[in-house]
Amino acid sequence: MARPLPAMATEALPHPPHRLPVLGDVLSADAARPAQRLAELAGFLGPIYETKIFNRHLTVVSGPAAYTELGDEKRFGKHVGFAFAASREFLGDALPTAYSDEPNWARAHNILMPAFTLSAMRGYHDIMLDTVGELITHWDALADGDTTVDVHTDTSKLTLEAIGRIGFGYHFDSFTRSEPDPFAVAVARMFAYIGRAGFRIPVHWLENAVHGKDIRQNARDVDYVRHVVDDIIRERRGHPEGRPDDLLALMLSTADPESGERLDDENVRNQVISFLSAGHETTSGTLSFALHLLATHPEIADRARAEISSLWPVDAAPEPVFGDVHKLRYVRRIVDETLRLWPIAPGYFREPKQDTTLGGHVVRKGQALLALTLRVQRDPVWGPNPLAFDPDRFLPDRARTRPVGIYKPFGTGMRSCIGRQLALHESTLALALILHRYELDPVPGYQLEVAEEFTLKPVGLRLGLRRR
Ligand code: HEM
Repeated sequence: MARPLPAMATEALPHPPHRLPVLGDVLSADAARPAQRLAELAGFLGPIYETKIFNRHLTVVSGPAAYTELGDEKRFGKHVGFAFAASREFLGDALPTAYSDEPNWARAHNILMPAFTLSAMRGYHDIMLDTVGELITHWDALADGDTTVDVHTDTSKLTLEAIGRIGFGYHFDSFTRSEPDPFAVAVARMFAYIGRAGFRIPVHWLENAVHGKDIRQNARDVDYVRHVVDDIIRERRGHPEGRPDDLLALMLSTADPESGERLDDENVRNQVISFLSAGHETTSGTLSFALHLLATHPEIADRARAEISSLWPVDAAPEPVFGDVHKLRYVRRIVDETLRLWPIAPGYFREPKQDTTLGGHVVRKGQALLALTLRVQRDPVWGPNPLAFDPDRFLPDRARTRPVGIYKPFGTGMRSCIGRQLALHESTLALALILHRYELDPVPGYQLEVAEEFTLKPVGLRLGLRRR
């Protein structure tokens, strides 16, 4: 269960105009693009402001100094609220939704950390190559004609395949099935439901009356997803010999080196489901935004191709080895810069461990604070033209001139993203192989529109592809 709502600050902070009794700031909110709206509001409400919807208060931190302060792990920690608290109903104390003091958080973190180090990526490299190969086979059939490809649908298939295989040896066969795997459909719908959790009505009967259909569909999805994953776990337990080397095998066979405790089957199931979400839409969003930015900045795409050709000649089929990915320095800067402009997780929640101050304002123990990455990573502190796509911002010499602590697309501290290396390896490899194979043609007149369902994603993004 989620813990009760935290105490509120006593000090008045700026808040959006037109606040209503009971409903709060609904007139200023945007349920379809909540983080983008909060970032716009920061433009005139300043670096720290407060917003509330019904009885849920949120302090929004969008100035670089206060955002950096939130990274102080002695005074602030992760806040499990809003969609994270709502997700506990389905995910319990899995890594993303656990309270930091729950025993299963440290247990799972200690067991899983070795599977997410930079060197552990060596073990997943071939799976990633296979899945990118499947995407390219699919795109080859659509290239060089009048057809365009549906970028985000296909990058989502790619990353779902990768995390399904790396996580628990499951093939969704996304690129070969005519209809999507019902498990993939249920997982996607379930996480879209969780993404809307921040806007649930806190009065039970009213929420049921308004969103009843959605709630019942979600209950069916949760049952189905759990059932599939439980079957996979049972099957593995029944046949421990010949186990593949994936995250599920690690969770079933390893004890926490610190406590000696193991994860129980319910927790393992919840971890598997949360990896499917955390490891899928995040990386696919990164790839989709990167492809949009590259298609609209052909000079940057060409510079990346020059780097890629030095490893894999244009006229031969590439055979990328693990070590190649670290040589793709410019492609990696493209990934970093994409995550700066479009941090797929547009913010993360923090809370004071004790009453303290933040940017000179009093904040109370447990109070919900949103570190608004989307706004901070576009602040003038990034230098001239902070909205321009300029991968060379991440050249070491230029990075050294900026304050530390203002670039956190993977969150902060001990609750930051465990899958960071996996996401970076997969994104760099996939982008390099795509740029090696195709010229990218934007659809004339396309204007980027960004939707939010927990994470950011481009709407209606299509590209024409020409084989090189
Ligand atoms: C570009 C891709 C990704 C981005 C931008 C991203 C971003 C984040 C952020 C901001 C957090 C912190 C959330 C918080 O503080 O509440 C987080 C946590 C987490 N991420 Fe990622 N993530 C990405 C990819 C992945 C992948 C590929 C996986 C797994 C395979 C993954 C698994 C997790 C998990 C399990 C947590 C919770 C860690 C904990 O609390 O101990 N993420 N991620």
